[in-house]
Amino acid sequence: MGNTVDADQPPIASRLARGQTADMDKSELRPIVRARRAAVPPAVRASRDAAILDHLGALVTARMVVCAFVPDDDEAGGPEMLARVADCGARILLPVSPAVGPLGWSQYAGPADLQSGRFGIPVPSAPPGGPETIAEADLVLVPAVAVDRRGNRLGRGGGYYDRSLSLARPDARLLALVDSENVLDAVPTEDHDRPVDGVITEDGLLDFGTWHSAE
Ligand SMILES: Nc1nc2c(c(=O)[nH]1)N(C=O)[C@@H](CNc1ccc(C(=O)N[C@@H](CCC(=O)O)C(=O)O)cc1)CN2
Ligand SMILES: Nc1ncnc2c1ncn2[C@@H]1O[C@H](COP(=O)(O)OP(=O)(O)OP(=O)(O)O)[C@@H](O)[C@H]1O
Repeated sequence: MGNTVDADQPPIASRLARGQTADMDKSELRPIVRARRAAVPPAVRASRDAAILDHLGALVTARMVVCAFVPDDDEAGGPEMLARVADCGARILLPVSPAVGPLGWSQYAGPADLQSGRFGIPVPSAPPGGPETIAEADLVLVPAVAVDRRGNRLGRGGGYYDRSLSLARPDARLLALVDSENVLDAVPTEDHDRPVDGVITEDGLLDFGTWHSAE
């Protein structure tokens, strides 16, 4: 029941602190982790984002097609993320959310070309390619609220990436971006979740060893 307090369960915040998060509902965990990120002072956030972008920049090459996203204030990576990936010379695809189902993808053509899309998320002006466009990607940067040490990810709750990542090539590298404090021991999973191959935090790349390039 929504408002019933279960005497056997410690409060959510202390379960989070103790890593007892595997059996929590995603909808229970999501707002707590998001509030924690929102409480980080802007200057600290900016320095974490700068470190994350340095680690990301070291991985991206001009030959890559990168599925990226436009981070908002709540999300690791920060406002310079697309510029950094573009500076590496990669071709960038951005997600376009339909009402339901997998994401469409449009090519990024610079900040001036972005317009407000569903949920107020910026999208390129060109009409998106279909969900299968994600198969062009060598690297998929996946937004996440939290990730666990097996690569399970907690997103914003639209189920968009869950439905989209199954269409990525098997040799595409899937990397989430989160602050290190949001790498948890466990996040709740469902059968349809495709784990990421690694996570970039301000401390560097945490690689789960699951990615195998086609070369
Ligand atoms: N920057 C960014 N772009 C992205 C995503 C993302 O997570 N980050 N997406 C990743 O999929 C897609 C958009 N997904 C979204 C999913 C849910 C909500 C949303 O408004 N959720 C409600 C809470 C829903 C719930 O808790 O049940 C909210 O935030 O109030 C917004 C966008 C595509 N683009
Ligand atoms: N492939 C799928 N097939 C059917 N239902 C799905 C699929 N993926 C997700 N869902 C459903 O969509 C809803 C949201 O999923 P979930 O909470 O995992 O989203 P999320 O991964 O946090 O969000 P996002 O991927 O948008 O960042 C859930 O009810 C989930 O069961």
